Amino acid sequence: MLEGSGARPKKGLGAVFGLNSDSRRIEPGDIFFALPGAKVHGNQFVSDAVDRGALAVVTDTAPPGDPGVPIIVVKDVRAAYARAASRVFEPQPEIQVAVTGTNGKTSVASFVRQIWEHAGIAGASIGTLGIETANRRIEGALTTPDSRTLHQAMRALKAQGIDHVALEASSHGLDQHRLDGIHFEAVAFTNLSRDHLDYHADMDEYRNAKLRLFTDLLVDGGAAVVNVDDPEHEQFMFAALSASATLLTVGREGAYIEILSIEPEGYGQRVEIRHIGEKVSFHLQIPGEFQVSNALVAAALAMSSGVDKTDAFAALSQLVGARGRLELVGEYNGAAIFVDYSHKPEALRMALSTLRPYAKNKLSVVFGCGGDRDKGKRPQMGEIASDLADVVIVTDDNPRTEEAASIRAEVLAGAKGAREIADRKVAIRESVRALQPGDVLLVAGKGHETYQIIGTTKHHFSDHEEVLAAINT
Ligand SMILES: CC(=O)N[C@H]1[C@@H](OP(=O)(O)OP(=O)(O)OC[C@H]2O[C@@H](n3ccc(=O)[nH]c3=O)[C@H](O)[C@@H]2O)O[C@H](CO)[C@@H](O)[C@@H]1O[C@H](C)C(=O)N[C@@H](C)C(=O)N[C@H](CCC(=O)O)C(=O)O
Ligand SMILES: Nc1ncnc2c1ncn2[C@@H]1O[C@H](COP(=O)(O)OP(=O)(O)OP(=O)(O)O)[C@@H](O)[C@H]1O
Ligand SMILES: N[C@H](CCC[C@H](N)C(=O)O)C(=O)O
Ligand SMILES: [Mg+2]
Repeated sequence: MLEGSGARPKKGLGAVFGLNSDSRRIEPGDIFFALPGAKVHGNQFVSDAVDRGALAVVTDTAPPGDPGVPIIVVKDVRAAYARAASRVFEPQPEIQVAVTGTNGKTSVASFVRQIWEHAGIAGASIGTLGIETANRRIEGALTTPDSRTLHQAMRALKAQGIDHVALEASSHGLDQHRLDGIHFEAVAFTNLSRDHLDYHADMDEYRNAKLRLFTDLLVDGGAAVVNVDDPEHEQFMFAALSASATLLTVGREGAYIEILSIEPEGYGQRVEIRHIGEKVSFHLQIPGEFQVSNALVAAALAMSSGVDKTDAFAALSQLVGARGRLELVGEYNGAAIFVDYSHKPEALRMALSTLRPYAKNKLSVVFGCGGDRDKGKRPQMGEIASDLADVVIVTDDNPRTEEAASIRAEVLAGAKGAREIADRKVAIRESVRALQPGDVLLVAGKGHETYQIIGTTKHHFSDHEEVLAAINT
């Protein structure tokens, strides 16, 4: 019996109903998958799972003792869990595409969904912003949801008539096999730079996790889109070729989509490209050359999923930026204020260099670094901010269980001449009030987030709301 397709059996009746990797969520009739976690091994919770009605346990090492239910030992229990979830929650949307890379995943996934919508296809994007459809967004906890949550959500999308889904594949998600069991129609790579080195041992491991999307998860004969302007593109290209994928290169050096020119037009830009020999020109109403790259990667993914090229390119001039991705939130005293999700060194560099030409006067930045995350990026981001902005204010961004003052000190160690304002609300208000005509202010790091995590408590906090409050009160 499949989960949700009828009444659950009472404990001990023997019919398998569903699955879960969290013993606390086991319901009678489920199979418990005991996963090797970052903190503990799920084997520790076998008796809890059985008490709650688990009919069997799947694990990678037999737990001690006899739990009184069958134990199935497999080599890779995370992969088994993901594959089982993809079957239990059938039917699934017919076409799935995915994007990986350090920066740009959320933007690309959102753009693919928007291109589908313009082409008359009902689609969804799943990632950092949660699950987005044409008229709804449901927030989620992870960029790449755990396999059960993901497949359950995709079955619900299918039930709403959605057969096209664009997913963000994070390095954690790929490393933890959350997407195994999916055979993507098309996959894409945006770029690779420092991130998550608190989780991955080094850049090689981080890259290898991302490469899994190309080597292990693409359907036979699927398409692999590669941004060849990124210095790290080669390994992704080789991975695509070794998987016998149709390789679609995009960028100034792209063969499938070649960027010929990008000219600023207000906060947007005029873009000229060549798509397999044919020139196309369009206006992108979003700032940042990097967004041209994201938009074209998205167009290649959309075309690989069946969108006609004329529809795909026509959609580009209608694209709107994903929330909190270099978003113009307001103006004060003749100065422009942007909110951006740059919480990694290269993203901050990109955001500041993109905004520099718009600053006729000074460029200011307010940012901090997250607690319980990669410490190595803190002085690097400090240095980038000092190098590229005229005014730097270092503040808090989700200190979590770390001492907020020590995080700021580590950022300040790289940020020559920066000012420290611990309270992010005050930092934003003072930065806005100090703006002069022709200035540009970047509030970086939180993007769409609506919280400040202090300790383990989430307090409501939104950069958008604070910027607007500073402008209007
Ligand atoms: C480090 C990490 O990625 N951890 C993820 C991982 O948890 P884990 O399996 O290591 O958990 P664990 O606490 O060691 O527990 C092991 C197992 O015992 C089970 N358990 C535990 C307690 C209990 O009473 N009973 C029980 O059965 C747990 O359910 C788990 O299966 O698997 C869980 C289920 O999929 C995730 O929720 C969890 O994400 C944590 C919360 C997290 O913060 N992850 C972040 C770092 C993350 O994944 N981020 C990426 C990238 C973000 C981006 O760049 O945009 C993302 O995709 O979001
Ligand atoms: N193609 C790109 N190249 C460089 N920087 C980018 C690119 N796309 C986005 N960025 C920067 O990275 C930030 C995050 O963008 P986005 O949310 O689209 O990426 P992401 O890969 O989903 O990130 P995350 O893993 O944090 O969710 C943006 O706010 C912007 O500063
Ligand atoms: N998914 C990322 C988001 C970080 C956003 C930033 N605001 C921070 O808290 O460091 C993470 O959890 O590492
Ligand atoms: Mg994202």
